[in-house]
Order: sequence, then C-alpha cells, then structure tokens
Amino acid sequence: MLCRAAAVLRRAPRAVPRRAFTVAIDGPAASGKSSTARAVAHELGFGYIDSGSIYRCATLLALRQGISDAAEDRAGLAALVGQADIDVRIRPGPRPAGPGQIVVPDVQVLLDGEDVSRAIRSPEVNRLVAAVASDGPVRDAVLRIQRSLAAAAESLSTARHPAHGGVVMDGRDIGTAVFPNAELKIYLDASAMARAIRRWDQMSSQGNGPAGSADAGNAQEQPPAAHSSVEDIARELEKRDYTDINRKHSPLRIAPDAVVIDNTNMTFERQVHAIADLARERMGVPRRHDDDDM
Ligand SMILES: Nc1ncnc2c1ncn2[C@@H]1O[C@H](COP(=O)(O)OP(=O)(O)OP(=O)(O)O)[C@@H](O)[C@H]1O
Ligand SMILES: Nc1ccn([C@H]2C[C@H](O)[C@@H](COP(=O)(O)O)O2)c(=O)n1
Repeated sequence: MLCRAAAVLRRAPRAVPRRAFTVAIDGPAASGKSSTARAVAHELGFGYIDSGSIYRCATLLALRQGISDAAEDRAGLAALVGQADIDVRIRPGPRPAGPGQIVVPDVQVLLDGEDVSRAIRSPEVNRLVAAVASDGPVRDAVLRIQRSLAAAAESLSTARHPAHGGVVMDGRDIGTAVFPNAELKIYLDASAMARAIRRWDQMSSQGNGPAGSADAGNAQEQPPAAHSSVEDIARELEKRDYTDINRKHSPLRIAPDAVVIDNTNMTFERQVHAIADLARERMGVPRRHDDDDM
C-alpha cells in the first residue's frame, strides 16, 4: 500500500498550476526603482515592465499631435493612448563586469512599432510627462496597457519557468492601484540628499555633466536652467515628491502590505539580493543570498 502511494506521489506533477508571481516596486523619484526592478527581474527570470515609460509614450503622442498641457486640450489624448500599440521589452544589457556582479538589462520601448526608447527621455517629454500622468482618463488608458503588458510578460516567463514565473513592474501606484493583489510589494525610499547625489552621478556619467545634461535618466526635476549644486537637485526632488504624494489620481502612497526598504545607506547589490530573496521566500523556493537578511 505504502509503495503504491509512493508511486502515485512520484507520478504526481511537481508544481501545482498557479498564477504567476507579481512584484510591485513603488517609491519616489530616483530611489532606484527601475534599475532595481530590472536587476530583480533578470535574477528571477521574470518579465519587466517600466510603467513610467508608458506615461512617457502618452506624452510623446501628445507632443506629436500638438496637444498642449491644458486640460481641455488633453480630452482626446486618452483615446489616442488607448488605440496606440505600446510595447516595453527587456533587452539583454551589458554583461556583469565580474563574477557575481549584477546584470541590469536595458529596456526597449516601442510605440506603434517605432523604437522610442530615447525619444521618450527627451527634455520636452520630461517637462510634460507629470502633467500627462496626472490626467484621470489617461491614467485609465495606461492602466489597461499596464495590465495587458504584464499578462503577456508573465505568460512568457511562466512558459520558461512553469513553477515560478512572474513579472516585476515599477512605478508610483503599482502596489496600490495597478496590482493591489501583487504577491510582493516593495516601497523603495532614500533621503532626498542620497537621491540627489545619485541623480548628479547619473547626469555626470551621461556626458555633459549636471550643468548641461539634457537627458539624465528620468530626471524631470532638471529645469531648463542648469543646476549648480546637489542641493538644488535635492530641492527639486522634494518638490516632485510633494506633487506625486498630493496629486488627485493615484497619488504616491505606501501600500499597507508593502515592505519598505530605505536604501539611503544600502548598496545596490544588497537591495537587489534582498528583494529577489523575499520573492523566492514567498514562492516557496530556497533563498540564494543568506547574508542579505533584511
Ligand atoms: N542603493 C543604491 N546605492 C547607490 N546608487 C543606487 C542605489 N540604487 C539605485 N542607485 C542608482 O540611482 C540612480 C537612480 O536609479 P533609478 O533610475 O533606478 O531610479 P528611479 O527610482 O527609477 O527614478 P525615476 O523615478 O526618476 O524613474 C541610478 O544611477 C541607480 O544605479
Ligand atoms: N506608475 C506610475 C509611473 C509613472 N508615473 C509618472 C511619474 C512621472 O511623472 C512620469 C514618468 O515616470 P518615470 O519614467 O520618471 O519613472 O510618470 C506615474 O504617475 N505612475
């Protein structure tokens, strides 16, 4: 009898079919959401969706159609966004520089088949995107795109890893509005000064230095006039935090069930390993980075 039971157990499928695992990463500007989310997705073999890039595509559409940031002019934008074909793909990025180093893949964004990865980070888009992202109907249209892109990315990932596939999405309202039932919600935070220093470094590494850089990551806080100091950038980031927290539609909030990670004094590697291991723990698979207990 025992032998029979054992044989039946051996024949039983190992993994019970389950919904794919969703990791939602939210937080203020320059807290490290997108770089962390991409690295975590790579480490777990998950899909990745940069939700900010969808708002940026909506903004590019507005600019190309000559739609200004006046609310009445934006009335038709939500319909345009709903009809657009927007795709966000993860690209195998630079190889790690040494053994054990973290891979942060690049992201490619397609708007109606055109590669707009650079165009959506132009100074014009940076200037308009916050206004576009505060529009209720545009947010509803983007929400539908976010969910359908995530479903596609999840099914690709689960086709490769049937027992533990999933998707990582980063933004401002992923754990609160887009995926309120996400299996793991992270709220990534850091002091305004730490974020300003990172932004400064980002701008410097992109060529012209903070004073003249046109495209510094996603830096919307960069005014047309050049920044003279890290303190200026910190003040701009605080202004943006205020706008994000106080806007009417989907304001930036910490979901009650989110794990808050303040990475002010944390290395990039540690936060990536910690989040990946939290996901593994919740999926019931062994942790890989035992030193990274949070
Ligand atoms: N723990 C960390 N220590 C130092 N630098 C970090 C850390 N985490 C992320 N960074 C760096 O901070 C910079 C900003 O990160 P990232 O672009 O991922 O932020 P973000 O939150 O997605 O920004 P935004 O909201 O504007 O899109 C990047 O250069 C990233 O490599
Ligand atoms: N889930 C999201 C993602 C982004 N936004 C807003 C915030 C920014 O104004 C804009 C672009 O985001 P970024 O690429 O800089 O991360 O979109 C949002 O409201 N909700």
